[in-house]
Amino acid sequence: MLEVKQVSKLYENQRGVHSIEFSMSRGEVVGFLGPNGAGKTTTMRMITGYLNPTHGSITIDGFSMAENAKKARQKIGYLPETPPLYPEMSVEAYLQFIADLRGIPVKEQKRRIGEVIERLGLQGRERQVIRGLSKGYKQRMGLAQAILHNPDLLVLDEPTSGLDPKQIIEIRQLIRELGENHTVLLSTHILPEINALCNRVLIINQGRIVMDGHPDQLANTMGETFEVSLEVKGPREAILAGLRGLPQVASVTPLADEPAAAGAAAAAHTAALTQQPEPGAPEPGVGEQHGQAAEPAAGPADTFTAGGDSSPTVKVLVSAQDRADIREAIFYRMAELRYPILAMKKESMSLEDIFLKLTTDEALGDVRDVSSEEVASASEQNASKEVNPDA
Ligand SMILES: Nc1ncnc2c1ncn2[C@@H]1O[C@H](COP(=O)(O)OP(=O)(O)OP(=O)(O)O)[C@@H](O)[C@H]1O
Repeated sequence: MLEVKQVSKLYENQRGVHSIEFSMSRGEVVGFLGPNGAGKTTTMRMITGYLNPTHGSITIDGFSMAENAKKARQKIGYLPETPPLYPEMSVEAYLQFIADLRGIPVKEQKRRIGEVIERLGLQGRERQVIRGLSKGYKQRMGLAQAILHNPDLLVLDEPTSGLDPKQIIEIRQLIRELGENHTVLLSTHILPEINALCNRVLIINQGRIVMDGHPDQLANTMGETFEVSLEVKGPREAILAGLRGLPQVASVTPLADEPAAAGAAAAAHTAALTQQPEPGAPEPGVGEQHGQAAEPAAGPADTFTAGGDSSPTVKVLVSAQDRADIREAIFYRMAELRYPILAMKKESMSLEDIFLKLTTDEALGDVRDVSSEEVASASEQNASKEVNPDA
């Protein structure tokens, strides 16, 4: 659907974006994420034909933006950060104007405008002047002009910026619905927006794409270890020893202190665990009826009854070697020892963590400096940089 190949934009003395390359398939909803000044708007303006790249090529559904701009632009709906509205026009008159501008055949215009008004919840406001609309409704108008000609690809630049929480929810819902039959590229600063709407995320920093993938995959790829947080009912030291004894466990770190009373029982139980069972003594858990509380084999371990209400709970963070998934092994070991697991959660890097890791200056160094040759080349190219796509 969209091919961005080796695209750079040099402004007079600095890079807007540098050799970015990515493609989007039909039906994808891609979040475009980056800190201020990273190059999101520059990229979106080039994709939509409002700005010429200094180098590289952009193709929309097989049509080159450089060579066949009219056809390429027909495939795109663009919502810039500030929607291009005429405040003195009514909702209907403005959409009529956009329909003419987009070359929608006259006999189809009424039907299409009606469909879009309904889709964006603008019914009853057809004759209202745009100036009098709330910010959320103005944003709906921005989306309406972007989808009126039924484009395949929607490019939305920070579509929820400046909206109140209720309006954000409404606009997100609209984008979610539009994503069902459009390909969408959406820039945002708001990380939860990516999780809420997107099946892929592109992270841009200092003009370069630094990450591309599914939000969950990113968390797995970026995480240096596989970690599980656990809450287990039972004696602290015994649980720690049980976990540490598992193959592939690199470390076990207690997360919170247990009540002091647990200490004695834990110490006693640890001692029991490290003792060999008496010859002929039953294996822990063997021969017990399902559902019964465990009866530890003998000796000091009697001081603890697993699953009893008086048992302490232990919270730990378990890290695995080689990012191995150790959840099943933990489950079976705790079951074997008859310490109930009250909670187990795989800890992964949040999108916030990934974003910070990828966009701090230390992560990348400054790549905005431009050589004098590049500046000369940029000045030449920039002579024709701003494009009026409607001309
Ligand atoms: N017309 C311009 N002339 C010179 N430099 C520009 C121009 N437009 C953008 N830049 C520079 O290009 C870089 C990328 O800007 P861009 O607006 O694309 O970033 P952004 O990711 O959209 O930022 P924000 O999230 O703040 O909107 C910035 O360093 C910016 O200062």
